Formats: sequence, C-alpha cells, structure tokens
Amino acid sequence: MGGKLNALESLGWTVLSDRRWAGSKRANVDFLLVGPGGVVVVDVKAWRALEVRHDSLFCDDECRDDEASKLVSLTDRVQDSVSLLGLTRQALWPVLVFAGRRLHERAQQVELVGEANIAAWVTRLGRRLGAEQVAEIGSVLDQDFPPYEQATQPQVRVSKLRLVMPKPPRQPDALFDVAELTDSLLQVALDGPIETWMTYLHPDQLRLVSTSWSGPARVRGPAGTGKTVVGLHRATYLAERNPKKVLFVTFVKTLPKVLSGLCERMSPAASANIEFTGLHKLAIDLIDRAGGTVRIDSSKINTAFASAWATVGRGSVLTRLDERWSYWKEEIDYVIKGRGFTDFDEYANLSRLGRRTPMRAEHREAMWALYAEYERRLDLAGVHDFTDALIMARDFVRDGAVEPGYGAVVVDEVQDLNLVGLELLYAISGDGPDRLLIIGDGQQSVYPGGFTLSEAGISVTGRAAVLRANYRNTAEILAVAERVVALDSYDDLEGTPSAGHRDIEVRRHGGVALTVRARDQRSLEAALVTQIEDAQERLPRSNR
Ligand SMILES: Nc1ncnc2c1ncn2[C@@H]1O[C@H](COP(=O)(O)OP(=O)(O)OP(=O)(O)O)[C@@H](O)[C@H]1O
Repeated sequence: MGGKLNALESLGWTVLSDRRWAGSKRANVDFLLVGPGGVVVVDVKAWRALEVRHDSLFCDDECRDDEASKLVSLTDRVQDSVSLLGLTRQALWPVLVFAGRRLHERAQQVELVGEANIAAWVTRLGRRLGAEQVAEIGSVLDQDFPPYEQATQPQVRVSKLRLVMPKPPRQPDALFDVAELTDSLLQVALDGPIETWMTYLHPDQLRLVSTSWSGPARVRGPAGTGKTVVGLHRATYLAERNPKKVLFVTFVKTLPKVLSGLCERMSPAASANIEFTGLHKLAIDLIDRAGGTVRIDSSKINTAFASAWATVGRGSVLTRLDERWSYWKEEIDYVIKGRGFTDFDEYANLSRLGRRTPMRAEHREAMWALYAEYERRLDLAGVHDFTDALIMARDFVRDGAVEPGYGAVVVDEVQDLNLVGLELLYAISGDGPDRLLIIGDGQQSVYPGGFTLSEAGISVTGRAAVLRANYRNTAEILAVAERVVALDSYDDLEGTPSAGHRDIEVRRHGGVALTVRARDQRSLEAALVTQIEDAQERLPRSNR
C-alpha cells in the first residue's frame, strides 16, 4: 500500500504514514496525504466483504458505520490542526481504503476506495492547494500527528516541499494501474486549478460555515466580502449532514446554473444534495406539486400594466412625483402586492422604507387606483404575475397542500426579494435550528422598497454576522465608490437606516478610478463607453 502511495510523491504529494494524533494516544491514522488535491486522511481496511446499503457500510452483514464516523472525527481533528491556515472542508478527504480491491463508492460522508485505484483517485482530486500551502500544511500535520511509534517506525521527515522516506523493501505494485493514473492526470490538467476560495477561507468566513444556529440566521456585509462564497460553503456543509436536500435560492434566474457549476467543482458529492433554483421557478414548481394552476405570461403582464398606466396612471398626480412608469410598477411589485396587501388602509399607513420618493395621501390613493386597474386587466387577460405565484406557493406551503421536503434553505441576495418571496422561503424552512440562512446586503438593493425581516415574522437576534474583508475590489477603486455612496443612507432589512459609508477591510491594491460627469443619462452612458474603450486601448495587448 505504501508503495502505491509513494508514487504520488513525484506528483507533489507528501505522504505521512502511520501517525497518531498528538492529543490522544489511541487515535491513529494509517496515512495522511498532503498534496495539490488537498489533505487525504486514509484508514486502511482488510475486510473480506464490503457492501453499501442505503448509505451504510456492511462487512459480513454487520453494520460498520462506526468505522466511518471514527474517520470523520479524525478528519475533524486534522481540520482543527490546520484551522489557522483557513483550510476548508472542501480540501479534506476522509477515505477508507480497502486492501487488495478496486472500487470507488461513497457512504457516511466518507470515500470508499480500493487499494488498486487509490493513487489514481488521489490524482483526480485536481489542483486545490499550491506547493507552498502543501509544504506549510505538511509541516503542521507532521508536528500534530507524530509517527505512531517513533522507535520502531522508519524515520519520516518533512523537508521543505517533499517528504523524505527511506523506502522499505516492497513487493512489486502489480495492481498499480499506470494507464488510469495517466488518464486522471490528463483530466486534472484540462480542468485547471480550482478557485482559492473553495479551499481557503478567512477565519470569519470559515466560522460561519459550520456554526450551529438555533434558528434563522443572517450574513450581511458590503459587496465583495464573500457572502455568496460563505453561502456555498454553508450549503455544502449542510448537504453533507442532511438526509434531505438543501435549497439554495437566488432572485436572479441565471445565477443558479453558475452557482451549481461552482459547487459541483468544489464538492461533487455534496452538490448532488443541493438544489439551486430561482425564486419564481421554485414557486411555480411548488404550485404544480400542490395541484394548483398558475398562468404566467410576461408579455400579457406587461400589456396589462401598460394599459393600466395609460388609462389611470399617466394622467394622475403620480407623474408629478416620478414620470417613469417603472417606478410605479416596482411600487406594486415590492411595496403593495409584494407585501400581499389587499386593503387600501394597510398601504395608507405604511412607512415606505427605502423608497426615495415620499408619498402623501392623494398620491397613495392614485397609486391604489393604478394597482386596482392593473389587477383588473390581469384578470381580463386570464393571467397571473410573478408575485401571484409567490403568494399562491406560500399559501399552499402554509396550508400543508404541498410538502416541500427540504432540510435547509439558503437564500442569497435577499435584498432583491419582496416580502411574500421571503415569506414563502420561511414557510418552507420554519424556525428550526440551521434551517434558514439569509444572505444579503441592503445597500446593493436593485429594487428598493422592501421590508424588514420582522415583517416576515423572522427574528435573527443573536444569529447575525457581518463580513468586512473585501476580496473583489482594490483599495483605490473602493475609495472612489465609497465617496459616491457616503451620504446615502440605505435600509438593511432591519428597520433602521444605515449610513452609506461602511467599515471595510481591503485585501488588494491597484487600479486607477476614472470619473465621468455628464448632463443626463444618455450622455453618461455614451461617455462611459468611450472611457472603457480608451482604457482598453491603454492595456497591454495580452491583457485585453
Ligand atoms: N476567502 C476568499 N479567498 C479568496 N477570494 C475570495 C474569498 N472569499 C471571496 N473571495 C472572492 O471575492 C469575490 C466576491 O465574493 P462573493 O461574490 O461571495 O461576495 P459577495 O459578498 O457575495 O458580493 P456581492 O454582495 O456583490 O454579491 C469573489 O470573486 C471571490 O472569488
């Protein structure tokens, strides 16, 4: 077995064999492999028979899940040992290796691999760590997991990048499959390195991934602080521990595909237990499963609003406040219908948080008339709009007409949802521990005019975290962006306006901000295009 693994050393892997955890005399580990694919914690088994039944391990009809859970706890020890380096679970692999066999399965959060194909399996993990990180982790683990019996074992030392290990006499590696190893290496080369954030997190991010929360929780923070990254890791962490699927919801319908691709790359096994979906698609699926009918037709919805605006809106007092019909459509989608209001008094008394244009009683009356006309025209056309779908789905879930069947819900960019959208997700998750994680940032709201979490009946008291380290932008660019929003206050779904200027730690430097001033929107857009073209011209040809 050691001989097969030693072949990995020439591929940049460090092999630590027969180790024990320094914190215990009895917890031993057969091999710790540290290399480009991460850290592999290996326990070798010489079982006569192995069978996986419903995610449980059996040897000669006896359930041996205890072996898997021992290995998972040992892997937790390994993660604790390197936690200061910020290594995530996506770079740690608990593996039971079966002597003399060729197989690959997965059960109880553990990989089950045959001795014959372990080397090929390891190389297939791809590139998750750089050479320096491998060396750093290797030396931490070498200290925390010393050789099991120093006196009798061969001397094992970590020397800078590679482990030097005197080779004991070995039988020939008859089962070592060179062709398979070559195929794996080729595949890995084609895949390219995986993103840094998949294997390394800032300690503040890492802590949020595995925290136990007794109820709904919230992660907020300025743009680029890795909120989505934390959401993906959290979903993966929950998916590995939850028999039911984890639901990851976004408002933008193109994002689920991107996020699911990233998650699959990060953790193929866990991603199979996560459903990435857009909010409206989720609602339509739930209505369908409940036996309901919803008829959505975007062009008929637009026509209904355009006709209502032409007959009731355009000539009203509303145009004195804002001429753009889109502002008033948002008022329906986010403020009125988005809250599920059916009674004018509810709207008349509402404090319209986040809507920049104040409205007096006469404006609200005109607005309500526009809303009523829009609803009438939707009815005439025989269609529903997307908010109708959210309300229907929410009520079906609340009434028990459909059992959504998800073990946990993670919602990203919550600031873009309306209240009934969040109520739908809350109806799915309930209040249970680790069931709902709300991610978002009020300052980036695309459609302002939302709601507070407490309006949805959600309390995150004692379960809210703020991320502050920006990974996306450089200090120079952020400083300019900050000046633009410094005087704006925004609503962060908690009912009290927050100042536009925010406390952000910056990780990167570089770049020059160009400022464009223009008289109106159209000349601003034209000037922007010119500036981008000029800036591109100035870039070296290879960077364009
Ligand atoms: N621990 C990390 N190490 C390296 N890069 C990171 C880390 N965390 C996040 N990033 C990078 O920072 C960028 C922003 O991350 P992410 O999209 O998760 O931020 P966000 O807070 O959700 O932003 P927004 O609010 O704009 O959606 C990404 O490009 C990601 O690659």
